[in-house]
Amino acid sequence: MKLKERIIMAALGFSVALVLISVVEVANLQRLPIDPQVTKPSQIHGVIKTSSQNDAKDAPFQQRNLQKTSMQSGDASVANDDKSSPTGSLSRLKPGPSSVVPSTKPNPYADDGFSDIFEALSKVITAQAPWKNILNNFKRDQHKKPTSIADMSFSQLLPNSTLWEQFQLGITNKYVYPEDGAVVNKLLSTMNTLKVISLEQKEGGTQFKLILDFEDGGQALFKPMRFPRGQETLPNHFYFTDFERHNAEIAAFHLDRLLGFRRAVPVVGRRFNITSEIYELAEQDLLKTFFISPAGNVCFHGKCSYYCDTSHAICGNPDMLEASLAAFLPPKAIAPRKTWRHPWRRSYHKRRKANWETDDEYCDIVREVKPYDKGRRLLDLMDMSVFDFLMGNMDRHHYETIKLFGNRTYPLHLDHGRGFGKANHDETSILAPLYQCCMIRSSTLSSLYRFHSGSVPLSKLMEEALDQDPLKPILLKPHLLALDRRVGMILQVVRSCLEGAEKISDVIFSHDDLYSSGNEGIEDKMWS
Ligand SMILES: Nc1ncnc2c1ncn2[C@@H]1O[C@H](COP(=O)(O)OP(=O)(O)OP(=O)(O)O)[C@@H](O)[C@H]1O
Ligand SMILES: [Mn+2]
Repeated sequence: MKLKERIIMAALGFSVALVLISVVEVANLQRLPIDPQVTKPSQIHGVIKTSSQNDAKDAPFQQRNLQKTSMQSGDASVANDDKSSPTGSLSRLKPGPSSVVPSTKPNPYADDGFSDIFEALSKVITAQAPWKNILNNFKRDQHKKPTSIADMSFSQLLPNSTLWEQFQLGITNKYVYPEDGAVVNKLLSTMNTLKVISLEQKEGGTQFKLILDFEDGGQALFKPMRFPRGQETLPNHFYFTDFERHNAEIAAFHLDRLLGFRRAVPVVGRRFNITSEIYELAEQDLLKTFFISPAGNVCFHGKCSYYCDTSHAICGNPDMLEASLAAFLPPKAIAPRKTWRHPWRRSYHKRRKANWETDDEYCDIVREVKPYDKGRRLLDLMDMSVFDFLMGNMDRHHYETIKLFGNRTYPLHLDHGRGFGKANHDETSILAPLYQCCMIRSSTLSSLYRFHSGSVPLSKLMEEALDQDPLKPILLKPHLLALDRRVGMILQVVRSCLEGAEKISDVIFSHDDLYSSGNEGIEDKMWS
């Protein structure tokens, strides 16, 4: 080939290559998410940039696109994108273009009436009623009026007792607060409005928390907002590295109440002025961590073992910050607590699995150990598994009980900051206690059946309950709808248990004392 021809061929080849590159670029551009609902902003503090879970392979293209949005302008707080608006902190919570909660997964059990569950429930309740009466008479002491902390300690409830004393001394061996809710409702509004007079960072734990002292002597556990509501758990984050969400703490309290458990402490949302309500009261260690971000927002990071540094700061808008406030349990001097290792604890290691994940017969081991051998505790763990599955909480490593009430009392439902992280993912392994033991209280099953087949679905009941919170909306629609879908999934698990069981009464218990493994349980130091 002559030199001239060679040059022409080379030029032609180069043009073809150019055309090909352009075609690929255009194709890639078309793959960019145009639906704002599936567009994911970068990780809140810019450490890890993520794409929508479904579009992981498109990550570099999405990032390039997202870098041009206002969310990427170097703000320390992604949430502070509408400072000019007087309702900024509210409007930024609405699902907008920055929302990362994608469209909702359909409910596969929407048309299933679960009439078999209804029949099984009716049979059990009818058949077990006489037993229930006999047991009640036999164990009269246990079934009389619940025993409260006031009954057990030397602290008396008086007509002039404060609201906090009424709440704390009114905690019983059956529930944290009574059904009528008068004290709890007052407590919620008090925590939202009372002046905070001092604060300190809570020692221990992985993430930043404050203990607040109110002017009336009450105390609350403060967890700050870290995300806008639409921000989901990062796909590459484990349950143990996930940030905590203040709205999950609020939502969990209401969910526990709607399930009829009343084992969670009252939690309410509140908007704080960081400058006048936190900075002004901060002691030296905390004070040192305050700064103004490049966007002009007031930030701080405190000290803790995860995410307490400048790049993971908690920032205001410009100094307004949302937080969840949990009413304090009685001081340990009055009501010491016992910490239990959860038998279905996860491994908290990125490669290791827990025993229950590889052993389908794991429940048999648990049943041999006190206090899971008989009575309420194993049934309580079934309730907890239902509760955690509904909100997607995988972070149940330990639980606590109030020592005054002995070992045959309920586990407190504490620490739900890692719930409500993924609206369209149902983490069925959270139901392992339920599908491995195949037992559930009739009262819990009745609630679930009512949520599914009654006139008002759980999503609606939750929405109404959460509308009472000053930081509403607490949960976005996909998280509410996920509750209905998950209720159906739990009912399906119970159905499978019933199909595999000899007797309905091996699965559904109308009375805690009807459960006994048949063995005298052994003490196991590992689990207590
Ligand atoms: N309402 C409360 N009143 C008193 N103490 C509480 C309350 N809620 C939680 N605590 C105590 O504070 C500890 C830490 O709280 P929590 O578990 O919510 O925070 P955390 O940062 O998630 O901790 P961890 O990382 O250890 O799980 C709990 O183990 C509990 O003993
Ligand atoms: Mn925790």
